[in-house]
Amino acid sequence: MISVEDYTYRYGEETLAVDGVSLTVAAGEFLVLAGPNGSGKTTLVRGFNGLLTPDAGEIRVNGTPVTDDLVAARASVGMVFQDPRDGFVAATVGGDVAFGPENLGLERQEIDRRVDDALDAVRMAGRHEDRIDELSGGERERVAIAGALAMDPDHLVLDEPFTGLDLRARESVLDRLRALNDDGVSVVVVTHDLRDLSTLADRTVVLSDGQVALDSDDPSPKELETLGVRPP
Ligand SMILES: Nc1ncnc2c1ncn2[C@@H]1O[C@H](COP(=O)(O)OP(=O)(O)OP(=O)(O)O)[C@@H](O)[C@H]1O
Repeated sequence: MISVEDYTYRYGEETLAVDGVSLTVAAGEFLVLAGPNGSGKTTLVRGFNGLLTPDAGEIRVNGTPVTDDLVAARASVGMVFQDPRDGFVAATVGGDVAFGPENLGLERQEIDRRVDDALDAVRMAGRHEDRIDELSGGERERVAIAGALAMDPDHLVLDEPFTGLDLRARESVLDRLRALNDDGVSVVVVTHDLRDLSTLADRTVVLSDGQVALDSDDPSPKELETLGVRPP
C-alpha cells in the first residue's frame, strides 16, 4: 500500500506544485491519476519512491516512510516516466532491462527469465542486442516499461506511458498491466486521457492546481470535462 498524507511540494518560492494531497493506493488497486498539464501529477508520483522529498507531509510504502528506507521504497515501487531518454543505464536493450534484476542479486537464470518475459510483454521479444541509441522513441518507452516490469515490484507507476506507443504496443502493455493487476500488483497510471483505461481503473483521482479535485470509483464524463480531463 502507498499512503500519502498531506504531501506538499514546492519548486522554489513561486510554484506550489502539490498542495496538501492525501491519498491511498491500496494493495492490488488500479488507480488512474488524471488532471490537466501542470496540475502536479508527476510531482506527486515522484514522491512515491523518494525521487522527490516532500516539503511537508509524509509518504509511506507498505507502512514505512519513504524517507526512512529509500532502497525498500524503490524496490517496491516501480516507476516508468514519460520520455525516458536519459534513464537508460546500458547500451543494449537486454543489458538495460537486466540491470535492475542484477542489482537485486538474482540468479542468472531468473534474470534471463524476467528479461525475456518483460521484453515479450512490450512486444520486443528477441531484441536483446539492439542498441538503445538506435531505437525509436516509442521503442525506448517500451524498453523503459520492460525495465520496470522486470523488477517485479508490488506497485507499478507509469507516467503517461502510452504517448509514443502504436496501437499494438499500447494494447500489449495494457494487457500486461491487467494481468499484473489481477496478480495483486497495484498499478497507478498518470494520464490526461482516459481512453482504454476506464474499464481497468478501480478508481480515478483528478488533480487540479496541486490538489485532489475528484476521487471517484465511477466519475461521470461531465465531472471529468469540467476538470479539464478528456472522458473515455
Ligand atoms: N523541475 C521543475 N522546476 C520548476 N517547476 C516545475 C518543475 N517541474 C514541474 N514544475 C511546475 O510544477 C507544477 C506541476 O508540474 P507537474 O509536472 O507535476 O504537473 P503534471 O500534472 O505532471 O503536468 P503534465 O501533464 O504537463 O506532465 C507546474 O506548474 C510545473 O510548471
